[in-house]
This record gives sequence, structure tokens and C-alpha cells, in this order.
Amino acid sequence: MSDTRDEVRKVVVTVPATSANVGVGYDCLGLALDLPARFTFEPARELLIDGCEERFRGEDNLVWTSYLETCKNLLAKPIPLHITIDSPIPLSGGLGSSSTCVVAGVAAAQVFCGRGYEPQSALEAACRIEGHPDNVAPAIMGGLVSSFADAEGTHSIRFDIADNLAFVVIAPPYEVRTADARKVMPESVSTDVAVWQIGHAVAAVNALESGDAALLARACQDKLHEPHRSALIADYEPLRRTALAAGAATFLISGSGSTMLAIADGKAAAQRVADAVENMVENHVDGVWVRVLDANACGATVEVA
Ligand SMILES: Nc1ncnc2c1ncn2[C@@H]1O[C@H](COP(=O)(O)OP(=O)(O)OP(=O)(O)O)[C@@H](O)[C@H]1O
Ligand SMILES: N[C@@H](CCO)C(=O)O
Repeated sequence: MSDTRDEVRKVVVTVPATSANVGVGYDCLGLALDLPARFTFEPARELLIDGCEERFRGEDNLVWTSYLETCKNLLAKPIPLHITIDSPIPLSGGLGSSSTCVVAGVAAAQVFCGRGYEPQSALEAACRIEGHPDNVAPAIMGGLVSSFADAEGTHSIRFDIADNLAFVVIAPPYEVRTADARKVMPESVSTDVAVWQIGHAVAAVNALESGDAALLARACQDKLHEPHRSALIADYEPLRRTALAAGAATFLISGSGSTMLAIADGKAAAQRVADAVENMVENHVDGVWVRVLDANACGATVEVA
């Protein structure tokens, strides 16, 4: 087993927030948003983690465990690190906060093990740790990514997202556990639903790439998971009604929730949607976190000093 290299003084990994599923692409599609988490790694005498909540500062920190796992797979002895986490991504779930931690830990291990950052092997390692590609793939590659797995591994295909589309992330102040959101999924679906999903998913990818907001509105009509999961988000219906009435082209559950995502044609339209959901009088959601974001095109970046 080789030693990780101690001549690297500092590694800074920046990873964007991501929104998995994009409505009709359950467990396949994901897109990156311009809301980056920044992780700084410096060699230290012993593990030290700061910048995050106290409960995440121990040996079970996801950045650290992803770093250790990757060092092990690269047959390198891990060096202790001082990890500083600076993340604006809400923990309430649905914006890929765990994927940012996994990608950062994997990338840091590659650099400290002397391999240099390799996005393709980072993607494979991060998929193994996270268990599914729909957040880690866009977190690494940026843009919109469609993934599928076969006997040879995971294959991720990247698409650019049109500049005119703007994203409104709406995070209510409560969590939906992914395990609970997966429990409500049907065990099987009819051929009609499968055909509906395939046609709509292809159209949704085209609409996001071309910026055709009218097509996006038609295409993002999910029958696979959202009808079952929307009941788990207490404020889903009033938020959806308000966002669509204010001009959103479509309104989706981001990942497994509880965050929701409205997509609008242009920043001004997106801001109107954001203002409408923040200022709802009837059914007002106390503590809702709302941001207007662009798509992120470049994915994770790694700087080494
Ligand atoms: N800023 C952070 N600092 C430390 N740990 C974090 C941070 N953000 C996320 N985590 C880790 O990731 C876990 C959250 O993962 P979870 O999959 O439940 O949410 P998510 O990634 O936001 O949701 P989704 O996968 O649906 O987008 C936390 O419990 C913690 O272990
Ligand atoms: N595709 C996953 C994302 C959650 O991490 C789901 O919807 O359950």
C-alpha cells in the first residue's frame, strides 16, 4: 500500500447542488444548479472538520468516509485532513447535499493519492458510494445528465441546458426521508404508464436542451412517482398552484423531496414565481427557502495548491 502524497498543501473542491428525476426521469435524469458547495482539504495531524453542523463533525462525516473509501480502493494509505465545509445547500433533502460531500471526498482522495482528479473514475466511485447516479453524475459533469446502468457499469450522457431557462428552488422547512419516499412507489406499473414516461422523458430532455418552455410544460407530466410522493409534502398543492399561476412552465418534486423545483422561461419570470411562493397569504409556508438559480454547466471543479 502506498502513502498518500503529503506534498499537496491544499485541495479545494467545488461541487454544485443538483436536482434528481426532473419529473419524468425517475432515477435516470438529474441537472446541476448554480448553487455550489466548497470543500477545502489540508493535511493535518488528525482529522478536523469545521464549517458544518456539530453533528456532522465526527469520523462518520460523509466527506471523510468517501475520502477513506476511495483511498482504500486506490490502495493508498489515507493521511489525516483538516476539512472545511462551506455549503449553502439546504439539508432538508432534494438538492443533492449528500452528493456534494461524496464527490468532494472522492476527488480529494484522488488528488492526495497522487492520481490527479479523474472525472470518469470519480463518477464510478461516487455512484458506488451514493448508490445511484442521478445526483452525482450532474454534480460532476454539470448540465443535464441521463444515466443508465448495465453489466458494464453506469453510463451517463450529458446535455447542455438552454440559457433562457431559470430554476426556482423551493425548500420547505421539513424533511422527507428518501427511504419513506421510495416506500410509496408502486412495485410495478402498466405498459401504458411505461410508454407515457418514455415519450415524455425524451421530450423533456429536448425541451430543456432547446429551451422550449411550452414543450417543457407538456413533457413534465410525471405518472410514475410524483402522484404517489406529492402527498408526503404537506405544502405541495398550494405551492404548485401558486407557482404555475405565477407563470412557471412546470413544477416538480426535486429528487425525493421535500424541495420542489419550478422552471420558468427567463429570470424575470422565475423571480415572479419566487415572489409569489414566498408571499403566499393563504397557505403561507413559514420558513420556506426560495432561490432563483441558473443551471450549472461545468460541474465539479478541483484546485490544487
Ligand atoms: N453541509 C454538510 N455537511 C456535512 N454533512 C452533510 C452536509 N450536507 C449533507 N451532508 C450529509 O448528507 C446527508 C444528507 O443526505 P440526504 O441524501 O438525506 O439529503 P440530500 O442529499 O440533501 O437529498 P437528495 O439526495 O434527495 O438530493 C446528511 O445527513 C449528512 O450526512
Ligand atoms: N432518484 C432518487 C433521488 C433521491 O436521492 C429518488 O427519487 O428516490
